[in-house]
Amino acid sequence: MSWGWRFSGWRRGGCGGGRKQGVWVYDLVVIGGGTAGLVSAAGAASMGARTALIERDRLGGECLHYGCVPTKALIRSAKVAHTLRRAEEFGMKPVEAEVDFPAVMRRMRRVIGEVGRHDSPERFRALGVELFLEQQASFEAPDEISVDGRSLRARSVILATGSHPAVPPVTGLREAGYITHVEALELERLPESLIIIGAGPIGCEFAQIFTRFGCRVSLLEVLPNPLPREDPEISVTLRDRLEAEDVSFHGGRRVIEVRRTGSEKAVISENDRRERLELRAEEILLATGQLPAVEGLNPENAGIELQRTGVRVDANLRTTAPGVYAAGDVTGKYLFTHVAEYQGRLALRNALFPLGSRADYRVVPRVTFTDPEVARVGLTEPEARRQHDKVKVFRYPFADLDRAIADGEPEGFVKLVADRRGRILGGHIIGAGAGNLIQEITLAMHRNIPVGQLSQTIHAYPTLSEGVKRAADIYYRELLFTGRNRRIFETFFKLRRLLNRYGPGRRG
Ligand SMILES: Cc1cc2nc3c(=O)[nH]c(=O)nc-3n(C[C@H](O)[C@H](O)[C@H](O)COP(=O)(O)OP(=O)(O)OC[C@H]3O[C@@H](n4cnc5c(N)ncnc54)[C@H](O)[C@@H]3O)c2cc1C
Ligand SMILES: NC(=O)c1ccc[n+]([C@@H]2O[C@H](COP(=O)([O-])OP(=O)(O)OC[C@H]3O[C@@H](n4cnc5c(N)ncnc54)[C@H](O)[C@@H]3O)[C@@H](O)[C@H]2O)c1
Repeated sequence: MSWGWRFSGWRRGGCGGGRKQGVWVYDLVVIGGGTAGLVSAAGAASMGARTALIERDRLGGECLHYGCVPTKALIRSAKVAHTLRRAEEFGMKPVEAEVDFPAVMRRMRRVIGEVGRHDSPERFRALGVELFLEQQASFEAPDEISVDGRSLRARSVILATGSHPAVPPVTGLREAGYITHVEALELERLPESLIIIGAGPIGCEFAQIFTRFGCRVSLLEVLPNPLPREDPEISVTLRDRLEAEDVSFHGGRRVIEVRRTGSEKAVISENDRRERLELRAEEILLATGQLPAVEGLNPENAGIELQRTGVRVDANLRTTAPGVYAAGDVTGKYLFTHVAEYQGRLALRNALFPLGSRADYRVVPRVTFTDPEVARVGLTEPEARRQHDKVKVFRYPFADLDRAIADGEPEGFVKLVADRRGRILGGHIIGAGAGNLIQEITLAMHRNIPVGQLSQTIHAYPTLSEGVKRAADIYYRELLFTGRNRRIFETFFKLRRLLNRYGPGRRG
């Protein structure tokens, strides 16, 4: 059977009776081979801890197989199609961009294969991790995990089982049928029309991908604008852009019923005034959030408490069960790969060593890979105004940025939110390359670098990164060229002119 089984010669309890073949002792057992689980298992094994990793599917988890990687590959193909259609703008003869959907999906699978080399079983075995692949784990006790008829005893356990799509309780939805991002990434034929329910990151990214491939897309959201967790100005700008690309966006609409009508599916929604709208399409894509993946785990056997959005953890990522930690989407905190990685490292440190470290989520960047990209770190303007006095906001439009103009990408803006002393409270960018640009603001916030220092830093010309500097420059312009400082400067220059005219150093 498993490689790890043959090599783990440190059986403790001998061959037990019944279903179990023995009890095996580890320093750490990790459940789930996605980002959080792989990071913690690799770290533990590299330090010499006896480590087992149980994964019911394939290593790599959602990000590699059904999330970040395949969607970013599709986004790239969609962007190529979009750029080809703009050929004339850049001085080319018009091009007919016909999408070969099966070829696009083949490229996507190739990309998964290439990226997946980092997550190969061989690599983890070479590090010394004992793998239990295609095996479902479940708790018998906080320190005892059952897998494939065996009991693994562990000093510590890290639960990293991820999340799965939430299905809202809508009349007729199950009967009519729907797809989630998982099935969308397995489609062999492009649907002619699609209704996407939920305009969070999944809904928005897929809406643009499918529209650019030539599918007629309607996007329904219960809140007024797409990406409702972003700064409101950003959400409105994205809505306008999606609509300009022929995504039919319907905000402020709750889905109340779904039914089949011949070969199509009908989605009926209501707004606040209870006005109904019926939309029809070939397929429905559900993108209404994710819930923790805990099915079959028997968390109650270990005393692990669950909340609706995730496994309950404290600031040290300890669950309510002794010795059991949780990391990644299953905690329901911030459902991003980079947070899963951060939590995986932290859970590992706290699981193996004394003096636990606390998670710090004050500076967590997030990027939605629409075109233009949407990036955020820290507080939105309304959040900052609720929590601080005299909040200042500095904006710089891409339309005034030389590089964005040259690239033909003049849409969007950089927005910095700071307190009255210039401490950065939040950064928001919608525009080309926003995902890379946000990192400068992230570092500034992480290291408490005030907005004025971003302005004083030399940025290469002509780059999009100047957008961040230009927004920060406005801080100095306001500081130096308005109010009391402006009056002090005026007085200084007046005095100097007087001195020049009458004083000893008079010229001319
Ligand atoms: C369409 C989409 C696009 C996304 N794009 C981005 C993006 O661009 N950037 C970003 O930062 N984030 C993105 N995300 C979010 C990101 O994918 C997740 O936050 C990340 O994958 C979470 O990692 P994880 O390790 O917590 O969980 P997962 O990657 O889900 O791993 C959990 C693993 O546990 C296994 N498992 C579950 N239960 C058991 C069990 N009982 N026994 C054994 N194994 C079990 C599962 O099979 C799975 O492999 C996207 C998500 C989606 C859906
Ligand atoms: N680029 C990225 O980093 C990226 C990309 C995709 C997904 N993700 C992660 O995956 C997670 C899941 O993404 P998501 O977009 O499904 O979740 P989400 O929770 O961010 O968005 C779901 C949206 O659906 C809406 N909604 C919920 N029920 C509805 C209903 N009945 N009718 C209409 N609208 C409804 C919500 O108001 C919300 O805006 C996110 O938390 C995100 O962190 C990240």
